[in-house]
Amino acid sequence: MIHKMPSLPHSRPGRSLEGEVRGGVGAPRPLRKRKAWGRVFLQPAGEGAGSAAAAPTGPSPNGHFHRSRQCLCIGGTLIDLRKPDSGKLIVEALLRAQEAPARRPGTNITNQVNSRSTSLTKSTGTSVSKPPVGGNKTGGDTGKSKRPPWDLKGRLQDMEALVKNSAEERENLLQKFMDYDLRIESLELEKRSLNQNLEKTQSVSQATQGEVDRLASNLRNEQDGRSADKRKYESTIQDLEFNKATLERQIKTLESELSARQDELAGLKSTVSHLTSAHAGIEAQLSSTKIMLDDRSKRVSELESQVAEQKDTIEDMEKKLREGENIRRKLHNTVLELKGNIRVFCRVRPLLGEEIKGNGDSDVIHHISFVDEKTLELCKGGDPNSSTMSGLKGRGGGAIEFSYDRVFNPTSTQAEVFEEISQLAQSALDGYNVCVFAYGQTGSGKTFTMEGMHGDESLEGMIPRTVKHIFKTLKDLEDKGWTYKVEASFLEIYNETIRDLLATSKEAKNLTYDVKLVDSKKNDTYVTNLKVVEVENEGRVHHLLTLAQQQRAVAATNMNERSSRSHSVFRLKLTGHNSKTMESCEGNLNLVDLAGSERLKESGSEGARLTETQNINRSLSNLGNVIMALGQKQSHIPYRNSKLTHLLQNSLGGNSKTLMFVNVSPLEMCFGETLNSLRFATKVNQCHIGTATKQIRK
Ligand SMILES: Nc1ncnc2c1ncn2[C@@H]1O[C@H](COP(=O)(O)OP(=O)(O)OP(=O)(O)O)[C@@H](O)[C@H]1O
Repeated sequence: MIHKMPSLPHSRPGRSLEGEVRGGVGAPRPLRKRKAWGRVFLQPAGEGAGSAAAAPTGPSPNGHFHRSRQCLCIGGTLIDLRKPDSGKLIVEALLRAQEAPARRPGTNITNQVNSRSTSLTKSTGTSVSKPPVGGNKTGGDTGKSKRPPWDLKGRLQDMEALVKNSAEERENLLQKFMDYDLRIESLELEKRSLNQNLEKTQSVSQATQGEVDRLASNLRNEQDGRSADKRKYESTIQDLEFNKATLERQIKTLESELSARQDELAGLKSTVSHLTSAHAGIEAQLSSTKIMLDDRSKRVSELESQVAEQKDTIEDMEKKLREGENIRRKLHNTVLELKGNIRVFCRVRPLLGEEIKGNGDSDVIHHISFVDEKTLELCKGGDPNSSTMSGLKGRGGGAIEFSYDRVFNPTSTQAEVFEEISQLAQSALDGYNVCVFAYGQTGSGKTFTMEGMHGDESLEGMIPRTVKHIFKTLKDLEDKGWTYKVEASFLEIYNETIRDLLATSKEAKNLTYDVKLVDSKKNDTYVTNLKVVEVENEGRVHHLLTLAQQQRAVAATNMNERSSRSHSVFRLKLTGHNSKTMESCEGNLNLVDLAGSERLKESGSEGARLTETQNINRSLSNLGNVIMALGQKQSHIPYRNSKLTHLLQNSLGGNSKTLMFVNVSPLEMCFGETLNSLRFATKVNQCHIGTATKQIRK
């Protein structure tokens, strides 16, 4: 904020006496007013009052008039105007004063006085050529010739006229000085007021200056702040510009995106229009579908009622099916009963490799003839008419005829054999105890029949096929409400000692296995410490069979390079429950591969092998004894005479279904053993060991 300084009043032109006086003296000094004897002297400030009192006679360079207007001071000479020679004195004083400016630069006043004095001097006739201002017309020399020196009177008159003019002029001057005086006074007053104003103004100025300084410092601070702000704003502006550039780029991107979106929108709009038309079509379709749906709903309700009816029918059918199943089981059992609870299948294996070569490169078996599905003939030397076998029934007396439930020739496949025994697997699922065992001399094909060849499905034996059949049947039985628990165990009896084929040697260490009766009133047996594994699928069973096969004791004999010298018993315990009928059943399926049945003489065994053979023969003959005792309905059945019969106690009796395979070697050299085996099988086949009963669990 800028304070305007109070301006000093301008002096009016022609009235600036101070300026005029100062201009005369050179140095700017304030004038001051002094009063002496009632007169006013104008003299420079700083000169003493005493000198001022003596001013009328002093060497003052300025002209002064006494207030009484009786004296005139010109160039420091005081002239008494009342004197008669005052005129002359004035002229002289004026002439002197005229020279004064040369010595001392005169003021305007002096100049004026001088000019007046000059004019007075000139008018007095010394060198004045012009008449005095306001001069007496009568006494003036205007147009008059110069008076001669002798014309004193005339000259006096002129002088008097001059004096008179001078007096008038003096009056005028006095008047002027008075005016100047007044003006000086007023100027003094004005000066004082101006000084006061100046002081005030100076104080105001100082205050203002302080304020200005403060404002200046504020301004500087403000400017600093502003410059900091400016820098900040500049960086902000730079940031904003950068942002602006970024945004512009984004805007461009968005614009391109927008145009793409617009294109897309246009596409979508056309799609929408297509869809709208499609929607209209669909709506039309929908309405027709609704109509159709109503029809269908009616149809559905009709069908639902039909379904309900059919449900009842199905329930009836299921009931009938269950009844039918029961009837089937009964009939199946009846059929098996009619077939005999102990049945015998005879199987003759084919000649193999070297055997064919030894047979004159022929696979024809000369000493065995297959009469029909149930009969075969055995004749020594291949001549059925020879009668070396006295006492035996045969064609022409030389051939011996053996009839069994089924005879399989060397071309019979494993599948054909299994087809005949699959019903027994079904019986085990129905809750019967089933025992299938293979009897025959070493190398006659017992193991092949029971286990078959691993890795070739077509050569799989009865055990894997039975397992497969059982698990397949279990699935079918699930629909009829049956669920089964299948538990497997596998053991061998070697030299009348039981060995667990599913337990590792580490697991079986220090364990003893013995056959025990579950219940003294029943024939159910179990083996102490035997590992019983629950199996969920046939894969698991196959794994167990492989394990058992690895563990099975195999020893070489003269008769078979891979002869098995132990009985193996694979047992599946099948426990079933029907959630619909709440029936339960429990069956055992025993698949037994017996040790070779060769006679001691034939086997050529000695030492340990001899003991093995003796044990085998003892247990096999005991098996025959048990079967005979059962067939003869003896009160005592010698089950306990061997581990094998003791173990199979519940599967070799009236409560069970038994199938014996008699495996026959095709080699003629084995004729005697073949005959023995066939005779043993015939004995077994002639036994009627009673009616099998279903084991129903409560
Ligand atoms: N039906 C058959 N078809 C093809 N080969 C067979 C048949 N039966 C047995 N064999 C073969 O004959 C040989 C002897 O059979 P296998 O080992 O089954 O006799 P085994 O009676 O079990 O003897 P062991 O009492 O010593 O165990 C085997 O090589 C076997 O593969």
